[in-house]
Amino acid sequence: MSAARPFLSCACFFSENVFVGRYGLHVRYRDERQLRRDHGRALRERGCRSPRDFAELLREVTSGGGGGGGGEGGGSGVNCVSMYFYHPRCKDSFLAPEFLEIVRYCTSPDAHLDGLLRYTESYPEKRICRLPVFTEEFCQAFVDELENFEQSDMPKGRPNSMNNYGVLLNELGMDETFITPLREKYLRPITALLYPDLGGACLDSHKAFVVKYSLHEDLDLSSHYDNAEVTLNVSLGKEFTEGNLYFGEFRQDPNPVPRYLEIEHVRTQGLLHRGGHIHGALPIASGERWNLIVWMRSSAIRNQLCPMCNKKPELVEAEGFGDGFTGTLEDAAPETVNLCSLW
Ligand SMILES: O=C(O)CCC(=O)C(=O)O
Ligand SMILES: [Fe+2]
Repeated sequence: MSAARPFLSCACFFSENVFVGRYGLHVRYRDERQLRRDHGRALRERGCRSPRDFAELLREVTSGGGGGGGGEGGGSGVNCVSMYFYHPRCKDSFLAPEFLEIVRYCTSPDAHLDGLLRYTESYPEKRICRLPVFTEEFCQAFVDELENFEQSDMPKGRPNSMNNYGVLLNELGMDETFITPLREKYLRPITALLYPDLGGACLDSHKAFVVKYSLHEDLDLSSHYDNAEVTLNVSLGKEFTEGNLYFGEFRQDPNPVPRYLEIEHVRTQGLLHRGGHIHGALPIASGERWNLIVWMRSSAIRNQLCPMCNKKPELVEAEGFGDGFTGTLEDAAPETVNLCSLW
């Protein structure tokens, strides 16, 4: 990330797509009247009936931290997983050899989509792709480290507005050492072929976190779309049963064909999908499920239209990568991008 080109957020973060955990519902909030008018019925059906229920709801909605964003914290330093990235002998060793083979193919001069799809398991009608990403040893080391962090008394933010348990990786200082190189050097050649229409060749920022599900914590995740152009979701283990990921329709599809698809998580493997694809996670039945989620953003795409409010972004200052917008605060500069997609 260059200091000369700070990343920004869209003001809609505070008013659009605010997730109300207790009723499992995303709402838009301008003022109380609009909230009652637009969501009164859905809220009543979910049990928000008394004036006290409504007052508590209002408190939740106006307390900030809405949207798909979630708070971004500061870095807190040293971690052993970084050893994997710094140590000259360990270069690339955290990545599955099959993943490196795919990256090699995608960076070759004649690479094309069909060639890439031959290396991966894909669901072409949904434009979802499964691929091996990490080694077993790395997944184990990563989860161990996250557990150490979880048990420490270091300050922690929630991974996003929907998941209550997990870790924001920038809080561990892992953006620079781990996720940025992973996105720029390894993932971008792949996403350039898979999602050219979504800025797959110019994913220039991200929000990365690990989500955790267990029987006494979050069991599942409601249906939603991500604040991302492209999402990578890698299963890190540990041991669990059930907890499949499911997909419905694509948010921006003008003629949506509601075809439900359920996909199993396999430790060390990742799923690449469009951020705007509506999805959720089914409850686990036993064990603990940890997944690395990387919401990858293309400023060239989102500067034109904020994916959360579907309007030209109203830019506001932000920390770190913000929500991946760039430009001046008065105006989000439009950029051009190759909009042709082959699947
Ligand atoms: O738990 C999962 O596999 C999905 C998580 C997810 O969709 C998200 O955090 O955006
Ligand atoms: Fe998601």
